[in-house]
Amino acid sequence: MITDPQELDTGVDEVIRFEGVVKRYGRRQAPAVTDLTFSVRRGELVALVGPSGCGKSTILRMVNRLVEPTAGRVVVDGRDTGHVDVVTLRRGIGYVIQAAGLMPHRTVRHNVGTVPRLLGWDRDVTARRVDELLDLVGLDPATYGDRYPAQLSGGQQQRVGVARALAADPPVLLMDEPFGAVDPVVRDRLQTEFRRIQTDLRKTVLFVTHDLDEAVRIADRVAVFSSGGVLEQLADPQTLLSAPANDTVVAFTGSDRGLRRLAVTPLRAEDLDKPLVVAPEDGAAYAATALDVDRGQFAVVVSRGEVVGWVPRGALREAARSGPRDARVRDVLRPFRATATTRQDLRAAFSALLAQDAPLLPVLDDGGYAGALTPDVVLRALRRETTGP
Ligand SMILES: Nc1ncnc2c1ncn2[C@@H]1O[C@H](COP(=O)(O)OP(=O)(O)OP(=O)(O)O)[C@@H](O)[C@H]1O
Repeated sequence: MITDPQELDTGVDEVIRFEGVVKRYGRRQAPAVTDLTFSVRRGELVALVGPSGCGKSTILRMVNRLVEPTAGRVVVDGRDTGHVDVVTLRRGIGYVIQAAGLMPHRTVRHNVGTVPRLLGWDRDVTARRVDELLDLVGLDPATYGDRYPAQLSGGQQQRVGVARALAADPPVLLMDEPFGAVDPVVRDRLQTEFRRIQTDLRKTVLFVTHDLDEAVRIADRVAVFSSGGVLEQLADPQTLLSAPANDTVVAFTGSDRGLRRLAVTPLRAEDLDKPLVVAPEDGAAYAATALDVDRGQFAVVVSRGEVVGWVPRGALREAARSGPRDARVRDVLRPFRATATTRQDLRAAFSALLAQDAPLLPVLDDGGYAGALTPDVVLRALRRETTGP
């Protein structure tokens, strides 16, 4: 076994590199992976997607040598993995699988501390690290630390699986459908939590999923494969959804990829509508005239810097015509039930708009009113992302 592998000249930014990798499980079988070349940069999360059986897990497992390539090589941190001692290699690579793979007769704490113990860490250091990780994945160590896997929900088991993979602080994480076995609500929560963790830790991650929405939500880049492990496109989520490379990717991303793009398009202050702003104490007649001049259909009502609601032009006109002489904006004011912020993606903001009974939604930027979200804004933002800045 070669323990002093030759260093390969890779860019510092490439942590995992596949070079002309082929995998055949049997001589007669068609290749599971065909001449694959691509790399994952430091701190990057690349999601592998594609139809069932297209070779995603095989590709992942060649990184930690659970599967050996038939030809080509996989380079991790500048070293040809074929020349690295398997135990040493796996120490630097966390591995999370769908069923969480926990030891059933060991407590949560024991499961999470497995790798640090194998590495000979001090008991106290390991104990502290384990509790810190349980906190990180949102499990209270006092409540869950001494439970057995069977005493946890599926989502909680998967969190323990993630904590265990992170325990020895490996620079590389391999995740094979890590959130696959839970219901959509828990899955959504796990994705959000994992994204938060990844923003802080910046691990180099290869992430297998059959769920394209999950991929575009959490990945920096998405690799789409077709049968035989053929790489069809490797691109950031925006590009993948707005400029699919070929018909295979078009078919895989689906006719509703325009809708999927909502989730990966940020809401920006410059895209927002700026309807007329009035105050609650303004006269209804004045506001109606101002809206006529502005050619707007509605005005946003702001009081002392805070958005308090909106008024449609028709209601102002009506109040000015048939209401009391001193009718004010506040007499026809309609409150908003929700607000959005510029940190949200278009999908979250648009769904808040759809959930309330108003044609616009106020958007806040660092706490202050930044403008209004309307269906037009959504279209504008999507077009901007397609045509570039
Ligand atoms: N140990 C094995 N022996 C023989 N063939 C295998 C083995 N493991 C996988 N295969 C075959 O290799 C191909 C790729 O399998 P792989 O599990 O990598 O695909 P996948 O994209 O991860 O699939 P899924 O999304 O269904 O999990 C499949 O045709 C599969 O049947």
